[in-house]
Amino acid sequence: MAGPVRGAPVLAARGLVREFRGFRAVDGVDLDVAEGSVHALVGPNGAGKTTLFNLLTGFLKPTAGSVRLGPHELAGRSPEHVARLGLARSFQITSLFAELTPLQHVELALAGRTGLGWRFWRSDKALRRFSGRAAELLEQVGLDGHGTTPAGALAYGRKRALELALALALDPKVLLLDEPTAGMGVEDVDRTVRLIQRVRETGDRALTVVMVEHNMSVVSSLADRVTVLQQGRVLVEGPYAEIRHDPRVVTAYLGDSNAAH
Ligand SMILES: Nc1ncnc2c1ncn2[C@@H]1O[C@H](COP(=O)(O)OP(=O)(O)OP(=O)(O)O)[C@@H](O)[C@H]1O
Repeated sequence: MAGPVRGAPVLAARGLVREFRGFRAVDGVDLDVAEGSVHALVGPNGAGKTTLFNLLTGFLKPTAGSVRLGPHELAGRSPEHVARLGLARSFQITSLFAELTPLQHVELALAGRTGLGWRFWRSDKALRRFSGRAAELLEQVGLDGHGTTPAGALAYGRKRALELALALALDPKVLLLDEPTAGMGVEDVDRTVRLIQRVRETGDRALTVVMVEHNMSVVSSLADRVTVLQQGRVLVEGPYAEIRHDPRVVTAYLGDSNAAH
């Protein structure tokens, strides 16, 4: 295998298959994500990145194969169950409430983790118990100073930062980012790269990150390892510096406009 692997795999897929009416969007994928690493999933349009991502997070059930997070089998479990076991995703759905502030959002996310249900925490007083940790998380994503602005009034990049804080509130072992810089201008892209770097390094242990990302400069800045998919299969896997010049990768991307980003 090319390049150093930083730690034991924390997330491992074996023989993952997902068919849509007989068409194999993911076709026998093995994936090892080392603990504490940033692992990027890349590939031309239609390669199966989103489908694989959805299989890892429980949003899709595999036709065959397994996904393990430490000792836990994830395949077939609901997204909520997968999140509780320590795998959280962010950036996929804008699920913010326009009238609620970032502080309230994060307090609710922290309260939701207690398993006591949302109703229990409906009063402001009950939620205040989480305000210290919520403020810390907002600081971690660079939203200190915006804690009491209604989320609807936040700029796009800040909304994404808030979504990241909501995922971090779950205290995940592995954070999955679905195209974290999609739709962003250069400045927001740079800010998001710095944010992900910072978020990774701030906890008491290095967070493991898996991301689908089209922007190759983002991949080169962040990823320790890269898995290149093509037609539902792993084409190449290794550090960015190695895979970028691999002739199979260059051929796979020829004609794909995303490669130019
Ligand atoms: N729900 C579905 N029903 C039928 N076919 C699907 C479905 N979801 C994905 N596919 C097909 O599976 C293949 C892989 O799609 P997927 O979205 O996973 O690729 P991708 O690598 O994420 O592409 P992109 O970079 O364009 O987002 C494509 O051919 C797509 O048309």
